[in-house]
Amino acid sequence: MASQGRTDMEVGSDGVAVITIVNPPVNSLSLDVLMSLKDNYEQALSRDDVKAIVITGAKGKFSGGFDITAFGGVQSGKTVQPKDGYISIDVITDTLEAARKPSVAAIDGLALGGGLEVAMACHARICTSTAQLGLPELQLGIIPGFGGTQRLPRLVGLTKALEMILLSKSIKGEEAHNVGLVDAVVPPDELVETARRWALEIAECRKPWIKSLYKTDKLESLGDAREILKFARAQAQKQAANLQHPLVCIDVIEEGIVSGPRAGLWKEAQSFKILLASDTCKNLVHVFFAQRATSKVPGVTDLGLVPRKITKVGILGGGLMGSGIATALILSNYPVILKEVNENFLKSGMDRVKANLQSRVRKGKMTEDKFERTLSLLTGVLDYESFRDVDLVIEAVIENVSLKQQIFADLEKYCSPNCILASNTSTIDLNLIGVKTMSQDRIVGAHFFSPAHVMPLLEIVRTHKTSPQVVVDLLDVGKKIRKTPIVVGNCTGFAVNRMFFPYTQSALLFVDYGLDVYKIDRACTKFGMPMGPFRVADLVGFGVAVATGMQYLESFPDRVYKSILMSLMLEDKRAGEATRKGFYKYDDKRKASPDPEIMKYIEKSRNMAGITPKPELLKLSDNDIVQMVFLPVVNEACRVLEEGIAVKASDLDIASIFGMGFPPYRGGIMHWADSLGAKYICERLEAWSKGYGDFFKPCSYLKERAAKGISLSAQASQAKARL
Ligand SMILES: C[C@H](O)CC(=O)SCCNC(=O)CCNC(=O)[C@H](O)C(C)(C)COP(=O)(O)OP(=O)(O)OC[C@H]1O[C@@H](n2cnc3c(N)ncnc32)[C@H](O)[C@@H]1OP(=O)(O)O
Repeated sequence: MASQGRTDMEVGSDGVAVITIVNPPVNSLSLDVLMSLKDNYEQALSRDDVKAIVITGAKGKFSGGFDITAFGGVQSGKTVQPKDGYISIDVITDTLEAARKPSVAAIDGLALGGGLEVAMACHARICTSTAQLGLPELQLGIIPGFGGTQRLPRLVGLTKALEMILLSKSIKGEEAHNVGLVDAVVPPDELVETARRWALEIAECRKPWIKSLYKTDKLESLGDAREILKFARAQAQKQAANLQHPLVCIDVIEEGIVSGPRAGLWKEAQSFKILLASDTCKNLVHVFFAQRATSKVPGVTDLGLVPRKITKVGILGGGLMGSGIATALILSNYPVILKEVNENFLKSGMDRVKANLQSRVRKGKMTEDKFERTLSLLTGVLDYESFRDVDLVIEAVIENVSLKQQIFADLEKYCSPNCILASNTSTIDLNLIGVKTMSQDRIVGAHFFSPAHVMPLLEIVRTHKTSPQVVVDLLDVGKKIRKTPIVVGNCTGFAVNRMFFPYTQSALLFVDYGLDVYKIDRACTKFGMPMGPFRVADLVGFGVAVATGMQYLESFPDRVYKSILMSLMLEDKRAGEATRKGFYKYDDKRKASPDPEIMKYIEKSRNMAGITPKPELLKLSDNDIVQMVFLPVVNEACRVLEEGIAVKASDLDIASIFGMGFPPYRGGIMHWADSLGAKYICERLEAWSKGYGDFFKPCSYLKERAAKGISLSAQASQAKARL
């Protein structure tokens, strides 16, 4: 449902009309808001008692930009749209910017997308130091459409504007002032007053009356501009070769520089309209809402529970995962107690956290001072004494059931009865972990992805005994440490690893049948994956991959393809990137290159499996290969939904994007699958299962939806949550 919203106008005795954008929660610019803004403006222009105008947003937020909830209506043609360029040219340029009375934007909180574009059409901008200003439209598959491609380069210069637009990077008040985007930074309680005075001073010609669209002093010379744009095009293609809209954006900016800003505005309006209807935009908007929906869990977050305050966190194990989790927590100001079993391990763990932070200092993301303050939040211990007042414990020791059972029994003795007891296990049944305790209601999975301080996903695993309060508490911690949480049920591999497993499995199967390792990886990266399945296996290491395979074989024996290829390589101490040799060989700089030697292992694997390569596989297109690798992933995702492990399909879209690196512009695994259709997927899997075995057999969820013509993402009313 598109929001409505309005603007309110109040005219003060000083002759300043203050127009306030009101459209909670982020004062987005719906068509209603924009029309109301235009009406208020026209009133202010015609009233004799108004000398100048201030635009601001209600409740400390200027505006989060064009109303994204309205995109769907526009795309489906259900919402009638104004004529091309109406908002950008008629309203924002010819009504606001060209007005005969000056306007000043008073910006607190957000000024994003269309919000910043309205502000840039004002004749000056005042903001607070915490204001967040940016043009993040590219993240939604569109370009700025209210003049941002023209005004931002003219206010801050081409290089800075390209950085902000192409990387969707917003900036805070001080930086905005330094680069020339705003004219002054003031405390929040002086914001509107300063803007009023400023607007009057412009009216009285005591301050310059600047129309951003016609500024030229910040623009580089045409020659320099062309070089900068050429570089930007190359970068954009390197980052995401499948995406068109960044290149369109650069073309639009260039048009303004070469043919003048008005021509730029026209090209912007036309391109905006085309991009808004694109699949990329639809997919990225889907991802935007899917990401926000992950923290809405029926039966948990709709109970009115308030998250309890977590003041101190205990972490068990300072290995790669434990130290990464500790880093993530202290970075968000949580005091952390890190426990290890001996001085040596403890020192290594503490050093790892230190190194994680130091790397941020080296990259200029953290000052030395902040480094010291952050590190001071970490305390290393060897016993449980200081666990008595922690509110949350995250266990991150090796995957050993009896060790974990002992740890949880100990925790129950030492920690307060309200303390949340979380495990970072990636596979072990949580019920098993808590079997020696009476605390099953506060036992939960907090499954981070490595490196935990970098990867954005947090899988929150609840058993049927975990209390909703504990899930709400963990969702809150997840938000505070800036992770995207998905709440899932308890099973081997949970949601993300269960979906990830068939990715490598099908690739291994097709290699046994004759497909080339590197061809598979190339097809996957061309599709948009950061790495193909074999490069990922090298990164994870064959030891872990083979051990995980065993667990899956135990849990899902009916559908595991028993490849021995990695075990054969392991026998020769060829274990992936860590040993410099896996499916690829690695040089001193860890650069991967194909290694013809792997053929001997592949041939051995085929012989041992008694498989004769199928020549028809050699003729497959990249698209066929991608489907062969991903349709088994879709099949498993359907099982995960059918079993109630995931609550909704869009959660799996987010899990695939943040956990597996599935390209967001394809909307996530289930959204992409629906673009192919359940019937098509089912038929392909059926055909492969005849040729290559049960691994491909479509599950009942998929078969049923294919038969009934229901999309895979549609909410399953019959799905019984197994939680
Ligand atoms: C023509 C123009 O050039 C085109 C545009 O302007 S396109 C829009 C450009 N703007 C954006 O891309 C901003 C998108 N929004 C965001 O990045 C973030 O929501 C934010 C930084 C504004 C706020 O983040 P945060 O405080 O974490 O809150 P978040 O949960 O994301 O959002 C709060 C609510 O506002 C909604 N919302 C945020 N921005 C919105 C927007 N532009 N339109 C409609 N709803 C929006 C969210 O969907 C969410 O709704 P919910 O509570 O029902 O789930």
